[in-house]
Amino acid sequence: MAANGTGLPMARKPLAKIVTEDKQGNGMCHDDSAKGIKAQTIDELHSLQKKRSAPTTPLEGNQGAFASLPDDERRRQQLQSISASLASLTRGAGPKVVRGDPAAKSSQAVEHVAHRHHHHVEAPTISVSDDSSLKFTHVLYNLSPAGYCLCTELYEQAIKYEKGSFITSSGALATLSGAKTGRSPRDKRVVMDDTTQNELWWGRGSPNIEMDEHTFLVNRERAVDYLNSLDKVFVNDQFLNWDPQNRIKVRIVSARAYHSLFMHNMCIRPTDEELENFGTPDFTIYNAGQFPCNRYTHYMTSSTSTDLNLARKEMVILGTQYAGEMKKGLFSVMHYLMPKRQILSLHSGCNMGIDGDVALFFGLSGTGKTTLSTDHNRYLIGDDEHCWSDYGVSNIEGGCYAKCIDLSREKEPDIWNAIKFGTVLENVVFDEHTREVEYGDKSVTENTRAAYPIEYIPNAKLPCIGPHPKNVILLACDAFGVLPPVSKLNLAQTMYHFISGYTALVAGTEDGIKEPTATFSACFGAAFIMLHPTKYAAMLAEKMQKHGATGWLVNTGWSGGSYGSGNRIKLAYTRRIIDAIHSGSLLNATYEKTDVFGLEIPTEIEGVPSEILRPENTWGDKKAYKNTLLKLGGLFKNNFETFTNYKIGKDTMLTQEILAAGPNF
Ligand SMILES: Nc1ncnc2c1ncn2[C@@H]1O[C@H](COP(=O)(O)OP(=O)(O)O)[C@@H](O)[C@H]1O
Ligand SMILES: C=C(OP(=O)(O)O)C(=O)O
Ligand SMILES: [Ca+2]
Ligand SMILES: [Mn+2]
Repeated sequence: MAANGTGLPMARKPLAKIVTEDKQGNGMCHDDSAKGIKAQTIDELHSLQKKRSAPTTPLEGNQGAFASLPDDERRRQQLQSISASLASLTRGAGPKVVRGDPAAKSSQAVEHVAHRHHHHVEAPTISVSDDSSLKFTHVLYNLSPAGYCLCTELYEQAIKYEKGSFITSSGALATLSGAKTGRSPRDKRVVMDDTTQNELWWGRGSPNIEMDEHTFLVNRERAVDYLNSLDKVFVNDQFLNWDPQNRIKVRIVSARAYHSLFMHNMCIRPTDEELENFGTPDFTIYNAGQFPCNRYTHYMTSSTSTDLNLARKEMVILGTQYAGEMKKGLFSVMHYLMPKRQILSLHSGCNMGIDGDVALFFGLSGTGKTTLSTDHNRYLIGDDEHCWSDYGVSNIEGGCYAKCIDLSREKEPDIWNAIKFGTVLENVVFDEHTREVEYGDKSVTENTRAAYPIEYIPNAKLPCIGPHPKNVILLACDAFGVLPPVSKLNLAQTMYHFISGYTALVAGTEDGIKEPTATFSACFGAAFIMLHPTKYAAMLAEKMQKHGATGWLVNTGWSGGSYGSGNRIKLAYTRRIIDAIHSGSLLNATYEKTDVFGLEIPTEIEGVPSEILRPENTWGDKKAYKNTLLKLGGLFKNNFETFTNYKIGKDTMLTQEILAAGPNF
């Protein structure tokens, strides 16, 4: 404290002004402070810390380029469109929508400006009978422009408001998805109306469990009311499908920064200009996942419901925060929309060699689509969802969603390195102090995941499109250990295995050794297909035939015995097998045929021990091998019975051939 030198209480007379001369270099009282801050209060000071930027505070009246009327009008329309999305259908009008975080002082300033200039969107002044229409809903809309990292603001939102959000040592955002750590296919509902009743696949084996329009609206209202009860929601306006002719505009309304960042990473990110001109979305998701559905509602069998309404172009999510529901919900929509345009939607990964040879990787969850399409020697087109049109392939998404249980830097370096700032890391366990992720830890779930923009993979092919596929690789993780590591398929076999969609997983690993369970999922994605499987199969057959693609069956599962006695085939070997497919060398190898499944297996592959190519060789107990093989063959036969009455494609020839292409014994 500066003394006044009088010894009297300082209040008595004004303090003498102390003059400090800044005599440089004389060692005396050098004042190097800056001029002095403009803030009057701590809050104001803090408000200065964060530089206001145009996109999050777009409503200011008269500054620079943003003042021009067309832009202004566009923004007003954007807010109007968001308000319309959030409208209760029964009460007619949408909420008053304001951009920005209600907790941030700057956004209150925006709100004031909005008031003065009537830039917020207000519900038409009908008589107000509910509290939610009296309040503002703050919208965090594609938070920052696409040019720079939106992640920062979403990180902050997550860390501030969402318990369980942390930054890991590599910079990823660790989150928890709550009670649900995987999809809930039994809780999927699809509105059955006059159109969908005839168009969609219903009944046994189908993933589409019916619901009526009224019940959908009940759930929609529940979700919308929940979202409107919050003081802020997140809105992502993004695209699906890199094929510009068949691009779909999607809007995701959600309550969690985690969900918004997830979809930011997973969908195609619009440029600033595309966002400004976004207009009305083609499809909207209402994600009220923190809030359950009402179990007294008709058709509900649990507190979780994911509801698709194709006529309304809407999806409602209640009672699950697993982010994969959003991406896979939209995938279902694509499985409806694309075939109408003669485009085949595929649950597959996709990559391309330097010579332009494209490979598709079909397979159920955990069979290796993401792992094997992410190949350091090839361009990544996408890891999970694609379209095959008359012009070639296109990725539906803008990001990847990798499993990361037991992830290793050595075996999967590209995925490892993609887990950095901006990546959403779901349900992983990390060291409290070092924040190093323990990828081997299954305490939360075995289905730990990383969602990152595709550009995080160094050799991503941008835009994510490519020519017609040369190889169609069907992946199966055969925990029975009887399918060969690789077999070459003829067209009928490819169709047979595509329609079967086999994999075998081992349930409940923590309870000790369990029998593998066979899973058959038509088109390697029955959970997402909307039409009868034979529709997709016929399209695949036609395209493969037309473009001369070769089919392959690759077992990424067990060798030397079933789960418990054998081991999972080394990823390094599977990669050599895939290399040989890509290079074309496997096409010209010497083949021999297997019993029961009648598969053509190569005798040699560079970098792979020859004895593992024939499963029989690797089993100590040959009798057990034969029994297991017959058992699996039987499971295939049983499963395929559902399809024996269906015609595939235009000629019955193919149907007959496909039926004959299964196991024979
Ligand atoms: N031989 C193998 N081939 C492919 N993946 C393997 C193999 N052995 C182990 N894995 C592991 O299996 C998992 C495959 O998962 P992923 O590629 O995410 O599947 P998908 O994308 O089909 O759901 C990864 O964790 C990978 O490390
Ligand atoms: C996200 C999913 O896909 P996959 O496991 O095939 O990557 C899922 O099935 O929930
Ligand atoms: Ca998938
Ligand atoms: Mn995957």
